[in-house]
Amino acid sequence: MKILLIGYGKMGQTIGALAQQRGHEIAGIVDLHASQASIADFSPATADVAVEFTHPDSAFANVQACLRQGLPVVCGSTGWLHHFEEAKALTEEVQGSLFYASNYSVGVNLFFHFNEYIAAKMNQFGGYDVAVREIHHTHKIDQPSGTALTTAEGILRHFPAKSTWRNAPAETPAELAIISERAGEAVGTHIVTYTSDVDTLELKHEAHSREGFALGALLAAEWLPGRQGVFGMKELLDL
Ligand SMILES: NC(=O)C1=CN([C@@H]2O[C@H](COP(=O)(O)OP(=O)(O)OC[C@H]3O[C@@H](n4cnc5c(N)ncnc54)[C@H](OP(=O)(O)O)[C@@H]3O)[C@@H](O)[C@H]2O)C=CC1
Ligand SMILES: O=C(O)C1=N[C@H](C(=O)O)C[C@H](O)C1
Repeated sequence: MKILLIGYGKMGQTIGALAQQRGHEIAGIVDLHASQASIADFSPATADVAVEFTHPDSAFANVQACLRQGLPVVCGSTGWLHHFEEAKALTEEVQGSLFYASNYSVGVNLFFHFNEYIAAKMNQFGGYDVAVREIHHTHKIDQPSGTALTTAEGILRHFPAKSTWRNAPAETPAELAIISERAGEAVGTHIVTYTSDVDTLELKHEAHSREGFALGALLAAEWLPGRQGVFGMKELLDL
């Protein structure tokens, strides 16, 4: 496949290297500094799919540009989901293809699955409070992480004692605390902790490198062309 890389930072470079190992061709690179190319230079004649990992402030415009160029787009940028309904509407309007995941790692998507199961069970048995913690490198721009938000949404869906989240220690029992820590080059750790008077139960995912994110994004890029609509890892992994 011919893959257009949008964003050639930590993720774009990891995805580019893995794509070539998997036999794909890099159709081009669009990046603020690493390239002069623009998304408008590409079309389905020159790229089969675009993979976008840039910045919270630029992701939506890049997704829009890909959809308008007729390019299926796999987006991994976080921190832009306030525009997601608009992105869905545009996908529908142009009969395009959009894949989004706050985290492409297969392990994290299993974590999301178990997180929802545990939340439902904890709600059934009662007696526990719950909090989310995420740890990332100090270059990370958005807070809380996209993965922590997906995790929190999964808990809120199944654990009605929590009705909202707060990116700080909870101020009321109804708030789900998301504690964000920034430390060195930490790739990405997410922990859900349930505490009762008698015990503690934790669900934890710790990424050891960016390879897992890159592999998941490429699995999505290989899967998306030929499918119309908005998709995520639940569809890809059948979770
Ligand atoms: N969904 C997932 O599985 C994962 C998501 N992410 C998310 O992906 C995003 C990128 O992460 P990461 O690669 O670590 O970040 P980096 O900062 O290392 O790379 C981002 C790159 O995008 C470039 N860029 C910024 N704005 C634009 C634009 N408008 N058009 C083209 N390129 C642009 C930056 O250029 P410059 O440096 O010159 O500004 C930089 O080269 C973040 O939102 C992060 O949260 C990260 C890992 C996994
Ligand atoms: O910025 C990162 O690095 C990461 N961002 C994603 C997020 O916000 O959840 C995924 C991963 O944790 C790494």
